[in-house]
Parts: sequence; C-alpha cells; structure tokens
Amino acid sequence: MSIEAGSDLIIFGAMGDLSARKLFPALYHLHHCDLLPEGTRILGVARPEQGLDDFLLHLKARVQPAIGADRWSEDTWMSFSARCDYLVLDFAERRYYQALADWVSKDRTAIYYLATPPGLFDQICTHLDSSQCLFPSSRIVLEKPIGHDLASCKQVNEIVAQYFTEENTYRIDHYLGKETVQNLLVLRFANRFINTQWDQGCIDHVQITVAETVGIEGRWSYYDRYGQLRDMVQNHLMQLLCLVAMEPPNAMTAEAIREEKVKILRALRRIDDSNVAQSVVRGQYSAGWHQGNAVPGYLQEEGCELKESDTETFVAIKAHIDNWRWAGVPFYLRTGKRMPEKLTEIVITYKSLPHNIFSGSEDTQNRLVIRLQPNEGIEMQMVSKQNTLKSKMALVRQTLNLDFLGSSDLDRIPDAYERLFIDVIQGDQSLFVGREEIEESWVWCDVITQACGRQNVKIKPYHAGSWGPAKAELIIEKDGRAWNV
Ligand SMILES: NC(=O)C1=CN([C@@H]2O[C@H](COP(=O)(O)OP(=O)(O)OC[C@H]3O[C@@H](n4cnc5c(N)ncnc54)[C@H](OP(=O)(O)O)[C@@H]3O)[C@@H](O)[C@H]2O)C=CC1
Ligand SMILES: O=C1O[C@H](COP(=O)(O)O)[C@@H](O)[C@H](O)[C@H]1O
Repeated sequence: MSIEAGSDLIIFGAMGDLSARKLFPALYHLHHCDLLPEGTRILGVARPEQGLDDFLLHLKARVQPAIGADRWSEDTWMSFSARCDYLVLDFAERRYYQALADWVSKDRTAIYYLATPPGLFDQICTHLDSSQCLFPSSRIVLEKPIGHDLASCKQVNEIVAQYFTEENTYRIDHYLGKETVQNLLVLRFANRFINTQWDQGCIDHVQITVAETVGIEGRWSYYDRYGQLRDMVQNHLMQLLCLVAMEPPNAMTAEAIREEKVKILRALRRIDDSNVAQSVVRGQYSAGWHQGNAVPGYLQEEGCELKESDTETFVAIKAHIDNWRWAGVPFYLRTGKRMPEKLTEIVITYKSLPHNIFSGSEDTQNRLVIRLQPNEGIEMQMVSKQNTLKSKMALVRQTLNLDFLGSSDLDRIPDAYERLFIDVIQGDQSLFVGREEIEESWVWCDVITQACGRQNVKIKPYHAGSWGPAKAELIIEKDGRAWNV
C-alpha cells in the first residue's frame, strides 16, 4: 500500500472523549500494523498546562482499555509514543498559535483534525490562517455535527471554504469508515446477480435499522439540542440510504460517488405538512431495563435539569425515493437509543412470486439481510425444499450466510477511524462527505423537523429496553409488512 510520507496529524481536542475512545486507539492500531508512514508525526493540542509526559500518561490510561488487554503491547505503545508530541493551546486565543506555527512545516502535509465543539471551527481556522499555519497542501478534518440545520451547516461550510479548498476538506461520517458499510458498495457493484435484481421490479421494500442500547452517555446538553433525527438520521442513516439507493458510480472516486448520492438526496420525497403524521413517529425513552439492570429515563439522565423535553430519542420514518429505480418502494428507517440490542442492519425484502406453483407455502419472499454490526455479514433468506419423503413438496426457509470476518486478513474488524485516518493521509476523499450532499441532507431533515413542529407530531414514550413506541410498529404494519427484528 502506498501511503504518502511526511504527514503531520494535529489533533485539536486531544484531551477529549473522542480522542481517547476512538482517535488515538485507531492511530495505535495503525502504528501497530505498520500502516502509518515512517515519518508521520502526531501532535495533540489541548488546553491543560502539561508536558508531553503527562499527556502520554493521560492518554495511555484511556487508550489501553479501549485497545483491550489481549491486544495491548507495551513495546507498540513506546514506539507509538515516540511519534507523539503535545502543545498547550487555547483554541480561541490567537497568541497560542505561534508555537504551532513553529511546530508545523511547509514541506510536510499538515492535517488539522478538529475533534472540538463545532462552535470553535471558525476561530480555529481564522487563527491557523493568521498565524501562518496553513499551506496549500494543508487539510482539515471536521467532526460531526456540521451544523444544526441547513443555515448553520452552510455557515460552517462557508467559513471553512475561506481557508481550505473542498479537495482539502474532509467531513467525517464515521459510518462510511465501517468495513461493512464499504462492503455494501462491493455487494452492489461487484456482483452481477445482485446488481440486476436491485429495483422496483424486484424489491418490495427496504428497512434500515440503527438501534443502540446506550442512552445519551453524559451528553445531555448536546443531545437535547439535537435529538435522534439530527444526531443519527441526518448523517448516518442518510448515508446508508444513499449507498443502498444510488446508481452505480462510473468509478470509485469521491466525485463520482458524491454525484450519485446527491441525486438520491434530491429525489427523496419531502415529508411535509401533508404527509408527516403518517410518515414519522417520534419517541422518547422512559425508565426501563438493560441486561437486567434498571436504567433511567431520558429526563432522569445526568445533566438534565428540565421537567420535560420535546427531543426525540427514537425516530421511525417511511420514506420514498421518486425516481425510476425506486418508484413505489418504501424505505422504512428506524433508529433509537436504549433499544433492547445494538443492531445496525439493512433488510431488502424482495417481491412475492408473480405466480406460486407450490401450494401451501405462504411466505416465499426472499430477504437479503446486511448486518453492519454486530455479527457482521450478509444473509440471503431463500426458499428451499425440505429433505423429506413425508410430504411431496414441503418448503422451508433457509439462510445462506456470508460471515464478514471470514474474508479478513485480520483477527478483528477494524474501527471506522482506522480506515478514515489512512484515507485522509492518502488524500482519498471517497469515504468522506461532500459539501453538497451534507447540505441536501439537511434540506430533507429540516422539512421534517418543521412539519413535525407545525403538525404537532408528539413524542410517544417508550420503555428503555423496548423497540420504541407502539406506533413505530404501526408505521410498517399498516402496509402489511413487519420489521425484521
Ligand atoms: N465522543 C464521541 O463519541 C463523538 C464525538 N463527536 C464530535 O466530536 C467532537 C468532540 O467530541 P468529544 O471528544 O466527545 O467532546 P469533549 O468535550 O470530550 O472534547 C472536546 C475537547 O475540546 C476542548 N476544548 C473546548 N474548548 C476549547 C478551547 N477553547 N481551547 C482548547 N480546548 C478546548 C475541551 O477541553 P476542556 O475540557 O478544557 O474544555 C475538550 O477536551 C464534537 O463535535 C462531537 O460532537 C462525533 C461523534 C462521536
Ligand atoms: O455519531 C454518533 O454515533 C454514535 C453511534 O455510533 P456507532 O458506531 O456506535 O454505531 C451515537 O451513539 C452517537 O449518539 C452519535 O453522535
């Protein structure tokens, strides 16, 4: 693999949660697998007045548990630490940036990774520029959320565009870095028999479920301003929907893939005042159970000072894509916190046969279940003859199972951030989100939010540990269908 040499990764927010749980563990793994180029330097920048040794001590205490005892190696950590450096920096104050300007070099590619509250993006870009930390090759990596709605998203994009070209701007949607999400592209575009059976002629409906067992994990003040529609649907579920629905790009380039995704986002039927009540279900968890333990309701979570909140922790949506391929095929989307299990799956249900010659067999629909996490793999549910002499032609449903780990040259499935770090170092934007697609995605979500407000689509309570409000079952059952799980 050819990886560009001479990159510097500068992590803003290096003492934060994302850095500890995701970014540094991913870098540790890449270093361990020799996938970070020889000269790559990693600079943590954060507010605490401390030296490199203290920074590394803090980091080790958080990274080690994330790696796990069986994979941890002191030797790897020592050699990884030798790549790292630390700078004290208050992101909002220009005077601190001189030290950064002295650290970076115009002969190397500086990659500024902003793992910070988004309200700081503007100041960071301005100070990087005025302190001569930016060179034509410099890249910026932006964590979600990029905006809270279309207007604020545009504002962030415009600010960033003053300092970085679109080619040097990497907007993260970590779902795109998941191996199984990339496998969706391979499944669709490297298999003729799948590719030729992928439209309204063959497919009855599509389900996308992203269920989480976690609550809001100490992020109340962020989450209550966002809710599940903005936190999960606007980005992760919309990306999954695009990858399922888009036309084949003519090449695996960022430009070609983005163009196809944007077409889908534009073809998504608006859910407005006329159809929001039938198309959207919103829920909020109350106290319940997770794996035998009592868990609090949303309004009892740490950090909550309100008696009530209209923020949804669950949302189910029936969507339509108004184009030739998908006319008449509903896409049922569902995502929530505090569900009974962690499950991300896409289920493609094929149409029934036009004429069934096997009497007595009811459900002959094929189903393709793409399990993104956990138990990563693909299942094709087929109808087969039962091996028996008792009955002439007894049919049974059987499953062809493709285990994703089975194709692996690793004994684990890499975390999304590992792929995304490799790609940003190599300058490959195909798994990052383009400006147009993120803005189109906000357009669709904003219309839903506004319609929910005007039509008073109320939050329905559900118990933590359940699959959401009963109405979420109805949204699909009234069409004579059922959720896969
Ligand atoms: N954590 C996660 O799993 C995910 C996070 N994200 C996004 O990533 C970003 C970071 O999230 P997360 O790590 O959880 O947040 P944290 O609050 O844990 O980390 C943010 C860091 O930024 C620092 N910071 C804030 N203001 C300044 C400043 N003026 N100067 C220097 N440092 C400052 C904070 O330092 P201090 O403590 O000193 O204030 C803190 O260490 C957010 O945009 C979040 O939405 C996205 C997906 C998942
Ligand atoms: O971006 C986010 O994603 C996580 C879920 O990510 P996963 O990789 O564990 O599926 C979600 O919990 C969080 O609220 C959201 O901000």
